Amino acid sequence: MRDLPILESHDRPFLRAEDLVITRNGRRLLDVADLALGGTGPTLFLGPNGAGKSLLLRCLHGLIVADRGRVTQDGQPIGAEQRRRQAMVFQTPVLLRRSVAANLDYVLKRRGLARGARRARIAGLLEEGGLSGKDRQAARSLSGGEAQRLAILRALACDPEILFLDEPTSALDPAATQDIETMILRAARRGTRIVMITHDIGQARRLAHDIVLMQGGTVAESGPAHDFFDDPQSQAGRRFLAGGLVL
Ligand SMILES: Nc1ncnc2c1ncn2[C@@H]1O[C@H](COP(=O)(O)OP(=O)(O)OP(=O)(O)O)[C@@H](O)[C@H]1O
Repeated sequence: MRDLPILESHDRPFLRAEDLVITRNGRRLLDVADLALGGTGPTLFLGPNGAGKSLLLRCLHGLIVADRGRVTQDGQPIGAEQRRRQAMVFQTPVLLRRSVAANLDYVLKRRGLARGARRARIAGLLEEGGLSGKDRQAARSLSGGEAQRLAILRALACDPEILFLDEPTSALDPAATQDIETMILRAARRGTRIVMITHDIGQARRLAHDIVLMQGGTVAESGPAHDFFDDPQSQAGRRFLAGGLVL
């Protein structure tokens, strides 16, 4: 994302996790001392299976409350007001058993938009997601790539300040992945903060402004993506980029 402003050290974090701990059955699943996300471009979470990426993302979105510690958005604890300003897209799109347009209409109606405004917004969203002409199709009959595009459109329909994405392209082919990446970059350029998990290092190179590398429930390394890819500071980072096993 070379056309986005570079993260400056004085950028105020929009999200912060402090002293975050989750323990289950005597096992510490998450242990994050202090992680501040403040970049203007996408932040990509990397790390092996079970590293705690999804748990941390869910804590940042307020879906899970940690046993200890706190998460703040713009300095405020994550509550209903903060969650209204966030949206999340999962690996498997969760769509209503309704038409494509009705899936979008549902969230716009909940936001209180009048019928005419909803119709115009839906047309704009469908065009943005390359789904014009599919408005009456049953959402659950869409292809995997189309369904994920609709899930992202539905998340963007609420104009979230932060969009969380948990491996949104892991089940998609390269062409469908490229479509999703284009949508993500467009949203980022419009100012939506993107916080996303991927296992695809190539994707992280294409999208990331900042990287968070997780290992064993902790943050092994975080910072600007170009620093991470050029000269990783942690042993986990060096091994990860060299294609070695990071457990
Ligand atoms: N509710 C739960 N109860 C017990 N253990 C859990 C629970 N949720 C997650 N875990 C464990 O926490 C660890 C971290 O899980 P998490 O899903 O965050 O990993 P991840 O980095 O997202 O992995 P992946 O890349 O495979 O999605 C795993 O060992 C998982 O089994």
